[in-house]
Amino acid sequence: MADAEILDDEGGARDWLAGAFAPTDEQWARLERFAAMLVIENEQQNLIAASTIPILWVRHIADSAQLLALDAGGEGLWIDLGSGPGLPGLVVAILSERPMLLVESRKRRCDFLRAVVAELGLAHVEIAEAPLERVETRRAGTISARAFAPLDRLIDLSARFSTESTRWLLPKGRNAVKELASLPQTWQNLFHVEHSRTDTDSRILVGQGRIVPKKRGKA
Ligand SMILES: C[S@@+](CC[C@H](N)C(=O)[O-])C[C@H]1O[C@@H](n2cnc3c(N)ncnc32)[C@H](O)[C@@H]1O
Repeated sequence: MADAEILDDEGGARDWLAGAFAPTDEQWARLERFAAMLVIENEQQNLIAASTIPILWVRHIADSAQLLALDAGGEGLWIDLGSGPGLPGLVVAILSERPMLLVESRKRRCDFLRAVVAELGLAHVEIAEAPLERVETRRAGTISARAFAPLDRLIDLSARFSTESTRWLLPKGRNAVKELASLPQTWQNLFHVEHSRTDTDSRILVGQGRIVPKKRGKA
């Protein structure tokens, strides 16, 4: 995706979504409702930076949906780590039928996730209200995580959910390449770097494969 056009306005984001996913009327309505609920709830708890509300479709909706576009042919359970208000997990769940597990440790954020899931009727979404460290191990078809944790910690915490066919979709902003270079070589080898469609300088680490967690309790 090296030459992907950068989405820099709300109309462009919607046009890209239309071209990439051809959402049904129901999916558009769900995206609109989710966006509205996000803005309303942001008055009660800090879910997204206020400065991003005028560019919500670029910064959050398209930014999340681009991960689904990078997962063509993906199947099985999608696990979104540190989902917060459902970014990217709920956007993906609106645009696809993939079973989705949102992992989020904060109760208030989970209350919001449950409210959106109920209102939009997203029966294929589960919410794990717990620290990831306490979530039972399941086989992930895809693992996503946006602004969740430093890369080595993120991978170490989530490795037990991975199999040979697990896809990793990790938006990592401007330090993506540097963070990737700091990983053990065997982990690095599973990944390549894609350009973000929503920020010129941001990158997404895209990988496939099983990662063996680091051993614990040894010096
Ligand atoms: C910076 S926010 C990002 C939220 C969302 N992914 C986004 O991009 O807007 C990180 C989220 O991860 C959650 N979180 C942090 N550590 C966690 C853990 N160990 N297990 C589950 N959730 C965690 C936080 O509660 C928070 O909602």
